[in-house]
Amino acid sequence: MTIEALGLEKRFGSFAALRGVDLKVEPGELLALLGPSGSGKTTLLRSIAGLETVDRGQILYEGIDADTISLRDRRVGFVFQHYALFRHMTIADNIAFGLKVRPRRERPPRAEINARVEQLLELVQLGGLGGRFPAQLSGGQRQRVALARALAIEPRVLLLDEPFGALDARVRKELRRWLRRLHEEIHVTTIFVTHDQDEAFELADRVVVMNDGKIEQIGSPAEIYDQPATEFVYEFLGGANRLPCHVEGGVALIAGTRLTTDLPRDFTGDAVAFVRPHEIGVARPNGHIDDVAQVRSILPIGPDARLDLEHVSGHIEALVPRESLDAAGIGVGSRCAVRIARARVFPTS
Ligand SMILES: Nc1ncnc2c1ncn2[C@@H]1O[C@H](COP(=O)(O)OP(=O)(O)OP(=O)(O)O)[C@@H](O)[C@H]1O
Repeated sequence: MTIEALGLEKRFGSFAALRGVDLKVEPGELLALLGPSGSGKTTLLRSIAGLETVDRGQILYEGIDADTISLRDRRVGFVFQHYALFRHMTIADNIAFGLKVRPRRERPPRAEINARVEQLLELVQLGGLGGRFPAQLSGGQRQRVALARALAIEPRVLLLDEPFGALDARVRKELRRWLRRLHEEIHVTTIFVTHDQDEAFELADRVVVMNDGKIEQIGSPAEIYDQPATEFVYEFLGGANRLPCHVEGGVALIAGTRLTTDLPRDFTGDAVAFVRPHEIGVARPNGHIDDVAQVRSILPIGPDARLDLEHVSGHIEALVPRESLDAAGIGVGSRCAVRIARARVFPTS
């Protein structure tokens, strides 16, 4: 199902939680909403589910105004961080719940419900455990039950709010891969909230990066990583050097390297350059002073080495092949020339 959000705005008192959000989710897509705490991810998800009313804007399900569709007819499957299973019910009854509470004329016959529950237990790899109670399962298993329960109603859209947030790192990782495989099997349009970029990048077809109630960038994981659209996205992804620089006619001088930027050719002014450690090389100094840095420390990481460099423009972290250090005779305390291969430059506002 296609879902569209058009110009969504939502305030809680004087606080603006959504400040003009436009988004189109394609049928069968797995979309991650990624952003720091408080950026509006949950509010957006809840608004799409119809659990929150927006102050302005519109949500369309398959082109139809969602306000005109009852909550039940929206057929939204929702999974929260805390599994919220019914503790006094067996796993099978938990999964069947959404079907059993349907009005009599819409309720499938008992045998059909049982068959569907068995099918779902197999799907979430918990075959044979239907008779257990939630307390007899691990956290990861309970979250899979929550997902099976959400899938029981044959949702048109699945909304997941940090579904693995309460689990330890190893289980999270396993469930992430499992969810990706499950999605490939059932292909239901899915929106997934997370503040963990590894989770978003590994799972999603497209990632929506949110900040302060707005969307900063929408793209495939590779697009977001390779071409962060804003300073915020770069900072949020982490790991990049942030170097002040000066741009003259669209060309930046970054730690002694001249690089053509994406800025307009007539742009001149101060800017900030984001450079990832592996986009930096080092060489023997060759008489220039602009590019010279001192090596503070060297940390071997497999065939590479992480260098801490002290340059006049600031502290720089580089990741270079160890053999290039040996070849240039560079060690701790020595001086070297910094070479910037690639950078993304934003004007200082
Ligand atoms: N019912 C509410 N009443 C008042 N403020 C709220 C309410 N719900 C959310 N907010 C505020 O709106 C902002 C956005 O919240 P939201 O839960 O959407 O963020 P989030 O990106 O999902 O964050 P987190 O990762 O911490 O869940 C937050 O500052 C939050 O305090």
